[in-house]
Formats: sequence, structure tokens, C-alpha cells
Amino acid sequence: MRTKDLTTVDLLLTEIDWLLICDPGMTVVKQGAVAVDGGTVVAAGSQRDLEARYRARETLPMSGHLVMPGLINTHVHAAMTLFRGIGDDLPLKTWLQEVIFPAEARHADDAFVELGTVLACAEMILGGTTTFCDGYFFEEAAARAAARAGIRAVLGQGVLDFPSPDLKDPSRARQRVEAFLDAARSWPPRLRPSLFCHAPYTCGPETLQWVKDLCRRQGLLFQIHVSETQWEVEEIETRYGRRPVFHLDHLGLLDPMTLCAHGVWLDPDEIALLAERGACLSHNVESNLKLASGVAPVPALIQVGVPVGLGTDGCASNNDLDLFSEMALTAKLHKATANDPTVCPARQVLRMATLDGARALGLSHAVGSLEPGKRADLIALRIDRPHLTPLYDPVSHIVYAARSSDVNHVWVDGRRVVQDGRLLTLDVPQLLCEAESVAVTVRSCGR
Ligand SMILES: CSC[C@H]1O[C@@H](n2cnc3c(O)ncnc32)[C@H](O)[C@@H]1O
Ligand SMILES: [Zn+2]
Repeated sequence: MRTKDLTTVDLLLTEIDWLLICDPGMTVVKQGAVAVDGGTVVAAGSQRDLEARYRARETLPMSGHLVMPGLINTHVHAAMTLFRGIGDDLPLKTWLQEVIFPAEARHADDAFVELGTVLACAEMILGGTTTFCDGYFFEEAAARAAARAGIRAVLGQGVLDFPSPDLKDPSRARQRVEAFLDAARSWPPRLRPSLFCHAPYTCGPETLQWVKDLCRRQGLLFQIHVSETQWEVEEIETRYGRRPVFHLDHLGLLDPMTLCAHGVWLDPDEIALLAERGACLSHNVESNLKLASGVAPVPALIQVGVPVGLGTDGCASNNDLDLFSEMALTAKLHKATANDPTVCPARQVLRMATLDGARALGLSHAVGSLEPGKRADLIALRIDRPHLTPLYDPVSHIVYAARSSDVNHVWVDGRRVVQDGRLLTLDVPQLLCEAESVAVTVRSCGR
């Protein structure tokens, strides 16, 4: 084709050994290319085809790499990186009430949240996560952190009926939320506000309803921890006479913009109800195992069409933000639980970490696959390594063999944020020094 027939784009990634589009058909391309313009994917497909259609201001040969959409972490408390390892080997109720809530009351302030979230962003971006869905306090500070790091995020301001680190008087929750949503008006488009009611046992019916109403009016994602432990199910049944999902439904809370975190103790009727309402779920397998909360009925949820994404939860209950290990564990654990190796196949799990994760966050128009028109959030993994060679099936390798340390390059909105394994947006050594100095205070308080 003559030069004048070529369309000029900002960036052409070419000579890609394996390209995973992660579209609904989970298309895999050998010897692929991706064209990006204005931060958007213009085309992704075969190298021959794209080289015949596009010329680029910057062309990057990617031989030795697998390219795919950035991973999507559907449930994080990012700032808790600064609490990593302070409360291991405890059940959820003890962990939360005796260790985490007191530590948050002592240490979590605006500066703590910004620093902890920057640290989380560094870990996530370097490990191939380009979108995360957060829930914490001082979420304006989390937004500053995500803006500095160059990552995409849905940032959920926490709401509880008890005093919390950024709101000593819970009767002022509406004002707190309004101030947060006002601040969010000046955020860049890749950062979206959300509201996070902590759980049905820490938020009463009235709180749940006004927060969800506000989310509906403003088109925001409503987040909540649901049915994480057996204790929670018994507690909600005792208080309200219904299991947690029926309690939420009774209050009118369930729709496609409601994201339930955990869902470990769902019964078959609750699973059917979530599907009927179109509500979504974040599966946080490592956190559920570490806190011995149980195993969520993920195969049953997927079977009835509930969009299920993968989340790490916070660093005090995981203790990392690595979606590669979440994928591997999800694929393996449900096989063992079901006594059936065909359960949670690699393709389905990769979909959870990409396309279905985007759907769970209400972002399927923007991210989760490399379909034309979506934002150019891309990761490139080095595959010329002993643990990835030979490669018969790239999806198998991503789920069962690849590691977050294989991520070599990352783009968010078409902007390069990691090059040759080096984070371009943050000063990592400086960040580590700052984290160490906060840890001195945390240690001096006995935690
Ligand atoms: C408003 S959400 C932030 C709030 O939630 C706490 N948290 C972290 N992990 C969990 C979990 O697995 N279950 C319940 N609550 C959790 C976090 O420490 C913050 O206080
Ligand atoms: Zn959580």
C-alpha cells in the first residue's frame, strides 16, 4: 500500500509474539500489533494487517513479548500497604476489631492515605494492574496518589455508622460525602468517584439507602462488603430476619452498579437474586483464605451470569496486590473445591481479571479488552524466560505460569508508565524511605 493511504497514529506496537485481545471471544493473535492514537486503541490484530494500514509517530518492536490489556483489581484498600503484616493469622472479626480498626484510628490520616496509596499504585502498576477499585477513608488523598502514579482508579469513599478516621461524628456522613464528591469534580477522567458502605453490619438500613440513592442519582458505583463470614450471615439474620443479600435487596440496593465484595457465604437463592438484579461481585480469594473466611461459590455465580472480577483486598489481609497470583489461585482452588479440574478454566479466569472486572466496575465501555475505541491500557510481559518457554497456549501461561515480575512495559491511557521494568511516574527509592518513616510510628504504637 502507498504511504498516502496509511493512517497516522501516535504509537504502533509491532512484532508482538502473542497478543491477547480479551474481547468476548478471547481472541489470541500470534505475531500481532496494536495501534494507539490519542490514548485510545485504534486497532489490535495481526502485524501484517496493521502494518498495511497504519504508520506511527513512534513504532516499538515488541519481539519476545506478550501484550494484553492491563489487569483490573476490583477490590482494594490501597492505603493498607502501610499495615502489611501487622495482623497476620487472625480471623476476620478479631483482625478487624482488635487490630485494624484501632491501627486506622491511630494512624490513618490524609498524608498516610496518600503515601500508602502511592506505594500501592507502584506495586500494582509494576505488577501489570492498570485499574483498581478502592475503598477507604480520605479518598481525596487516594485520588492524589493515583493521579501522581498515572494509574486508572475507581475511588470509593468509605461510609460507616461508627466514627472513622476521617469522620469522628458519623451523623455528618452526608456532608463528608458531599465534600468528597465536590472534590472529585476536578479529577482527571481516568479517576472516578464511588461510595463504599463498609458492610451490612456496620451500616444500618437508612445509611445504606441514602448512599445508594446518591450513587443512583450520580451514576456512581456503590460498593459494599457482603457475606464475608458465617458470623456476618448470622448477625444480619438476627438483626433483620433476612440473609445479607435479601436484606440488601429488601432495601432496594441491588442493580448492575452495585459491587459486592467477597460473597463467600451466599446460598443458592442469594446467587440467583444477584443474577436477577444484575449485581456484580469481586472475588478476593487470597484474602478469604488468609482470614479463613471460606471459599466463594464462584463457579455457581458465573454459571448464572453474575459478573465476577478479581480483587486482592487490602495488604493487611493478603498480603500483596498481585493479580497474577490471584488468577492462579482462583483457577486452582475452585477445581479442588468442586473436585472437578474443568471448573474455572484459564480463559474464564483471565476474563475475570480483564473484561469481567471492567464490567463489575461499570467500565466495560472503557477498559478490559483491546477492542477499538477503548482506552489504551496495555501491559507487555517478557516471555523469553525459562518458566515461560516453550509456550503452547499463551492464556495458560498467563494464568498458571507467568509472574507479576514478568511485566516489562505498561501503558495507561496510551502513556508509558513502566519501561523495561522501571516505573517512570514515581521516585520509588524516595517512596520506600517515606514508607519506612511511617512504619517507625506504627511500630512504636505496638503495631
Ligand atoms: C470502607 S472500606 C474500608 C474499611 O474496610 C476495612 N477492611 C479491609 N478489609 C476488610 C475486609 O476483608 N472485611 C471487612 N472490612 C475490611 C478497612 O480496614 C477499612 O476500615
Ligand atoms: Zn475489603
